[in-house]
Amino acid sequence: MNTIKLPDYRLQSADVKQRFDKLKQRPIELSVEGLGKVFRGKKDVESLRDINLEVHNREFLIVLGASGCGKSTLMRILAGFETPSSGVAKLQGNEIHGAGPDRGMVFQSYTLFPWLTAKQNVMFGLEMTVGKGAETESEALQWLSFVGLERFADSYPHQLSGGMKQRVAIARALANKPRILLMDEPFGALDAQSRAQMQSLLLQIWSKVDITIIFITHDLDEAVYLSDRILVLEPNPGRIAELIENPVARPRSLDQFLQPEFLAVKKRLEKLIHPRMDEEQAPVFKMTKKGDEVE
Ligand SMILES: Nc1ncnc2c1ncn2[C@@H]1O[C@H](COP(=O)(O)OP(=O)(O)OP(=O)(O)O)[C@@H](O)[C@H]1O
Repeated sequence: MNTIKLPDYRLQSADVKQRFDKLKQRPIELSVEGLGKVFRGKKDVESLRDINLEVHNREFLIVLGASGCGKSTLMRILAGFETPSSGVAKLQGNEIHGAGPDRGMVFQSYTLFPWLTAKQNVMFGLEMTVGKGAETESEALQWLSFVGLERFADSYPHQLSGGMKQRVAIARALANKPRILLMDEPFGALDAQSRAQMQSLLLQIWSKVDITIIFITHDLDEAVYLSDRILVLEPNPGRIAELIENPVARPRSLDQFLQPEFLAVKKRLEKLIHPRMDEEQAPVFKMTKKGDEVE
């Protein structure tokens, strides 16, 4: 069988190298130093070990890894919902202690208040930081129009599709003008078409707002399509396996999915996340009868 020879994902053209040199010269928005997390219990679980990372201003960082490698634990520490067992996480040089308006969050499960309209959901956060009033309402409407949902301002979450709910969640998170958007599998529950639309919309939003994004996904195409860099974690305990500088050019488009650079990064991710099971170790249960025409 003929297979296409892909370029080495580590070989950077002068353009790509320049792009990442520039990225790394930008101010550091978030830093993680020697971060570890052990959940104490009957049996201790070491969820993260010695994570070191610097995320730069306006970077789009994807976090990827097999189930249980500590992606959500890392995100919860950055959000301030968990405290690390060792090491430190800093936002603009200040140690993270608890949640704060400098971090916006969007999760996979729709977290809108079902008894509030789309507009009221966006206003909710604003009322806590800015206060109630006509200004708050007009600002909420601006954010809804920014994500293309002005017409649905008075709709309740149950009247919106999954993609629309996530657009409201993004508008609500951005309305508080955070420094960082933390997204934990935000499109994981969407059908393939809505997911693709949301990915493109997120890239458009990111190009217009001064925001750094940290985004967890299991989807390799999504990782390559969205990222500047991809942090790959490995499990037991959760450690950094590799930090990949994505060579695929920006602006991104769906045509790039079949480009050699795109496929090369995807192939590398596949290798890191699903190491080929040694055939001898692979469990084989024969469920067919003798004479069945199966391979
Ligand atoms: N509150 C907790 N108490 C005990 N163990 C926990 C807790 N939260 C997470 N863990 C354990 O820490 C490890 C990492 O979990 P985490 O949810 O961060 O992984 P993940 O990479 O996000 O997984 P998935 O992709 O399945 O969501 C797992 O072994 C998990 O069981």
